[in-house]
Amino acid sequence: MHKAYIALGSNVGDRENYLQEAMKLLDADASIQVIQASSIYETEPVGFTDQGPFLNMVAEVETTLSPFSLLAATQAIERKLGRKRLIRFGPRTLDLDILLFDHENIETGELQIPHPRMWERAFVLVPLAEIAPDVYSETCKQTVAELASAMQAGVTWWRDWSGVDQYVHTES
Ligand SMILES: Nc1ncnc2c1ncn2[C@@H]1O[C@H](COP(=O)(O)OP(=O)(O)OP(=O)(O)O)[C@@H](O)[C@H]1O
Ligand SMILES: Nc1nc2c(c(=O)[nH]1)N=C(CO)CN2
Repeated sequence: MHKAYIALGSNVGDRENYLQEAMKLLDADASIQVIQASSIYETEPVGFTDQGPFLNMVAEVETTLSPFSLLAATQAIERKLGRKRLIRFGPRTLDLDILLFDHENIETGELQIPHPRMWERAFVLVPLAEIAPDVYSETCKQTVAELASAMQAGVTWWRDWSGVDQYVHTES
């Protein structure tokens, strides 16, 4: 069994519903189990700034899939939920990024893990710090909690993830 962290983002349409539906579809995949999810945060757009605010969250999953098969699964969910993206870093109904996969380092055109931009993104690190504060960045030589505490600007707690009881598998 592998452990992965997936970042979810949406800034078009019913943003919360896209996150909820994506979480449902992730958990509905027989090879993926949602273990934990962060709260949802409202975040100022980074990169291409002339677009609406995002909702972002991070989920921890367990999976029997390989990293590339997990990417195929997350891309299928993006397609199913009607993702359309015309501008790089621009508006999207749903974006799913694989942040970490066990302790793997992958550097291909199709897939890079750890996600190459995650350590500089408050919209990733703040939610990730809620569920994985002790994860250590070999790139930054700091934990996620340390990185996130220095990087709160533009990220506002929005609400708990309301699917928490339905989709998160607990030990009991
Ligand atoms: N860790 C990863 N998770 C998801 N996609 C990845 C990852 N590494 C590489 N990719 C590749 O990135 C490609 C483009 O991703 P996408 O369109 O989501 O970029 P973006 O959301 O505009 O930018 P960003 O990757 O900075 O969030 C995907 O087709 C995928 O093959
Ligand atoms: N706040 C915020 N900004 C972004 C986001 C995102 O999810 N949240 N995703 C991007 C994709 O590259 C670019 N900019």
